[in-house]
Amino acid sequence: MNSIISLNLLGWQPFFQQQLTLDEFEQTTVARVVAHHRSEYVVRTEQALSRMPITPSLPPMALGDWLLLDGDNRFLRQLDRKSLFKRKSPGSKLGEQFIAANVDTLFIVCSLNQDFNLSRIERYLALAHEAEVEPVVVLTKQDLCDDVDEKRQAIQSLDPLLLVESVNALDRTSCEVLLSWCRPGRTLSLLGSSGVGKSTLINTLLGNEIQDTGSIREDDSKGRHTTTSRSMHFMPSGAVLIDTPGMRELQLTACEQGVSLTFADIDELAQRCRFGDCQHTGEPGCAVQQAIDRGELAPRRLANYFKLMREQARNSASLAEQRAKDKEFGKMVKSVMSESRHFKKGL
Ligand SMILES: Nc1nc2c(ncn2[C@@H]2O[C@H](COP(=O)(O)OP(=O)(O)OP(=O)(O)O)[C@@H](O)[C@H]2O)c(=O)[nH]1
Ligand SMILES: [Zn+2]
Repeated sequence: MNSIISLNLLGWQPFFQQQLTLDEFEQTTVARVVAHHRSEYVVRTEQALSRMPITPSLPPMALGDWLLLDGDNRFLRQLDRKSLFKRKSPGSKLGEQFIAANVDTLFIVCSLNQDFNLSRIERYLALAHEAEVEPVVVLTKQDLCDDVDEKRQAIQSLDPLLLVESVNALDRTSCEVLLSWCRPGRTLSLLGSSGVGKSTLINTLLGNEIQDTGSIREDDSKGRHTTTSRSMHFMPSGAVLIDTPGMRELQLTACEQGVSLTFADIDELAQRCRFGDCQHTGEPGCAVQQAIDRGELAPRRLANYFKLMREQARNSASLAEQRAKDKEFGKMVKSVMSESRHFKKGL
């Protein structure tokens, strides 16, 4: 069963519209990837949902990507992305995996009780900055916390421009402070550790009008409906919400820029260190250490900066190694194939 939905409610924005030529505007159909399975994408146009088997001719796409289809619903091209979350492939493989594209706002969910942890929020901020997504820190369980203002203040001290809201995720009225990020045309996602209230918040934001844009329902031979995925939802306020296990478990991968942007204050101080290659670990004339001595920079923050930088460097090194290995392997296959061709010719 397919219902009609406007492109705006699918998350379409001028950023994508302006990538279309006049011909494309008249002759092609715009579609969004609303589910990504092992062997197929599910794409949604204004009119219908359809399956798109993954073939080598398709570029690697992510949930949330926009593409153009021809009159027969065949893939023509993918539009440039506004943002992209990726991660290291799980298991032994060290490649990258795309998680979600074209997210506008990331709700970094953190509860105001046991889970409250500034370093974890910094880690999530680095991910948001790397993906080029606007972060909003959403503090849940305010009803269980006596010092909401102090905790908010502590987060605000990370960055005076950071957007911070506190809610009781179980209470719809209290969650209304989040609605300004949930307007039509916007795409949201959530990140946060287990138990902080992500599912609760999603249920409250979706209200009773839960609709899955990612599910593809079909009548089987007996007239029953089957549903294959639930990763993208329409919110009653008009926004699109992406919620996948991959997003929830996102980790740092090669995100030097994201970490730098998150710790812009430290990067700025580092410009004033006496030595250009200062490691901020006790060198003379270190502006970073001086800021710590003056009480202007928390030692915890510097320690977390070092930790996240090391972690992302380790991950990006292994990605680079993997790419080099892939290249080597490609060369080896080529040379084996050409040897075998020579061999056949010689016979
Ligand atoms: N009092 C109160 N309880 C909350 C709030 N938000 C969530 N909870 C409760 O906290 C528990 C965990 O919430 P979930 O929504 O399941 O947490 P989650 O982040 O989705 O957890 P995972 O699914 O493990 O990632 C549930 O019992 C919720 O009812 C809140 O703002 N106030
Ligand atoms: Zn220094």
